[in-house]
Amino acid sequence: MLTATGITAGYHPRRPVITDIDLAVEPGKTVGLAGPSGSGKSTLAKVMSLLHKPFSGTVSVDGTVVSGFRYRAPRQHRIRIGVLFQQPRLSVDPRMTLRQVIAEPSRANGLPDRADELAEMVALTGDLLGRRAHEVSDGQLQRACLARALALRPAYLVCDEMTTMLDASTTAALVGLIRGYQRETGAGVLAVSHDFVLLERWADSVRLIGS
Ligand SMILES: Nc1ncnc2c1ncn2[C@@H]1O[C@H](COP(=O)(O)OP(=O)(O)OP(=O)(O)O)[C@@H](O)[C@H]1O
Repeated sequence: MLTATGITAGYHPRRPVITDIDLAVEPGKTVGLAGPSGSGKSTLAKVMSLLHKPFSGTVSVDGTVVSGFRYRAPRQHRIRIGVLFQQPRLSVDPRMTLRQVIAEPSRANGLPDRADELAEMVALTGDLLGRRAHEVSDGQLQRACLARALALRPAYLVCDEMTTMLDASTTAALVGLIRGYQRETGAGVLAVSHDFVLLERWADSVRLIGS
């Protein structure tokens, strides 16, 4: 289970954007996180991805409270959580080919290259793998980012508004791919979106914050 307990977080200690929030993501389940713009959904998602340090509260991964955030997050916890962001172009070096994007986590962790297998999993065909990020569509790049997020077989996947830039059919395809990964591995998913209709269809339960 990926658990947030009593999380108060934000960007200025005197003005937290979320206060005393509890949230748990069970293995195999999808929890939707909804709320108006500015309510702190992304902030909570970043805390639960260990990318942002809360002012107070704890995050636990499979029963162990994590001891640090960002570069202080222990590797064994960090690699259990895959993250997919809203704007793939901001999270990818445009000079990299999609193959390099997908291979990066394995390379950085000294593991065998699974780029072909991962590309197949997200339905990116051969010729696209050789193209650079600036030569593919947002949807194709987001598929590569999904493959990158799944490269180390995370037990949890945090998707922060991952479909905002995409059309309905690409959104449905990505959700289908994530469901397939969940069926195969029993991963838990935290899906952040301001699109309540999408979350009702996608998630097993939806948590509303800030309204
Ligand atoms: N890096 C940052 N530095 C300072 N303030 C920030 C930062 N990131 C977000 N904020 C502020 O924190 C508040 C919550 O932002 P957050 O992105 O978590 O909300 P959200 O619910 O995800 O919003 P949206 O649906 O618009 O993405 C907002 O007022 C935002 O302006």
